[in-house]
Amino acid sequence: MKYISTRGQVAPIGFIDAVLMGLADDGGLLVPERLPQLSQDTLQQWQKLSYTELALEVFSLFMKADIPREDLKKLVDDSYGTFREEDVTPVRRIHDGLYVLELFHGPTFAFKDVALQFLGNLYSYISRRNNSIIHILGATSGDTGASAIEGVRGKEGIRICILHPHGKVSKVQELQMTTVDSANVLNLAVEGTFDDCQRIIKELFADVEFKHQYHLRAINSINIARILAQTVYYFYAYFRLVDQGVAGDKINFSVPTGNFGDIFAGYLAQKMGLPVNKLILATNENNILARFVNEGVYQPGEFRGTHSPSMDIQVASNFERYLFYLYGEDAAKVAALMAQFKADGRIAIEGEALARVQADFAAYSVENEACLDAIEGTHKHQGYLLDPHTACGVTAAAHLAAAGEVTVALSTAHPAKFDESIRLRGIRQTYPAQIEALFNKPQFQKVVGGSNEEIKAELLRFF
Ligand SMILES: N[C@@H](CCOP(=O)(O)O)C(=O)O
Repeated sequence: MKYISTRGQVAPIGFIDAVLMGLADDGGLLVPERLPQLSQDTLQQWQKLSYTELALEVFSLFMKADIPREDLKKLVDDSYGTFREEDVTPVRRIHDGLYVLELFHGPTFAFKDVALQFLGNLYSYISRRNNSIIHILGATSGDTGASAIEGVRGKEGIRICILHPHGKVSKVQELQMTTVDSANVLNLAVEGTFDDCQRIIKELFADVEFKHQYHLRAINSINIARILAQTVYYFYAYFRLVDQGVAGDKINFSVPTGNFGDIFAGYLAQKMGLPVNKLILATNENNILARFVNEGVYQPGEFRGTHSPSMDIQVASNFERYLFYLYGEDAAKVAALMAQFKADGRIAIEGEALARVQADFAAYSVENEACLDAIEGTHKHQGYLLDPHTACGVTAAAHLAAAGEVTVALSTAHPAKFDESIRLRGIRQTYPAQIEALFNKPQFQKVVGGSNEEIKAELLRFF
């Protein structure tokens, strides 16, 4: 399998090179040259696999040319061996028609661990195999940072620098990142929003000379490995509902969405042959993506701090990957649209293209109070505590799933990570011991203004 850029100016490359390239050198994003098409027989064979067996099969489709199967198996086993549940991502019934896919049983209690445990181990593997230096640069609105750091802390040959928006992540998210006392970890708290952090790292990655000279690598979902790893749990959830005899012909997925990576993984799974009915895109009040799906206009609005800070994002990285498929893999069209976005700050589509978007996704944006209502209501009536991001997905599903449809809402984080919001509705929860322990540890972070030059200088000191 080769990987190509959404902007068409990178010669096809193998999987390991794609992982190392991160952001494509032409400024686009890497995608598989062609998507595997799964037969009914394959889906039937996969039905009985454990999570790790399934991950190995899915990963093999995309990586087998670059990683021998026994090495890939070890990477997969090591990565998911750190999860607290044998099922890795169990599915729980909330009520008839609504299930949650719990993606938070990894080391940092967020769905990011599913891909980042793997990517951390993969970077280690590449570093050993190629004897290469890995300098990771990432941006986070809260969950990716902790998960990426956990994936590589203390690993030889690897250093990681994470930018987060100062004061705009939850307390637990901040502690998870900044209490890591490891010489290979640097936390920079940027005076700005997540969008500022993401813009800075993308501009640094786009400086190809700087990127190559300092071996900069990506852990955000601009890295195609992240997306591929996240396709697995869509298949796994579907198979579990088939086991329970509730899947019918097709199921819906409702996905809390910020950077568009998680829902894009579901979109790829569907394109590969997973029987998906609706892909429900749930945003919080930072609703650029919901406005795009419903009105055809992609234009950042005013930043809102919400109860679901990981989704406090205006410019969504993976949107470009979707445009690539929306326009029939026409890289010139994508490059023109992204140039237009850079120049005008907006993309507007209509007619047939908008109809295709609306066939691919249903979208709903959830107000702050509605998010808390969902947490309170689900806790009271079903005895299940949702985190605020998952609550957005559950709320969107309540609005967009039709009677009789079965929906899996992706549960992206453990509620303990967002206790300050949950307490607003008088709900008291007990923290898992790993989270409780964070409150007694010293923090290591540097607050920075956020100019590219300042960040560059920090990186040069650190790397
Ligand atoms: N919601 C994310 C933002 C970064 O997204 P990514 O999927 O591209 O890593 C976070 O929690 O950091």
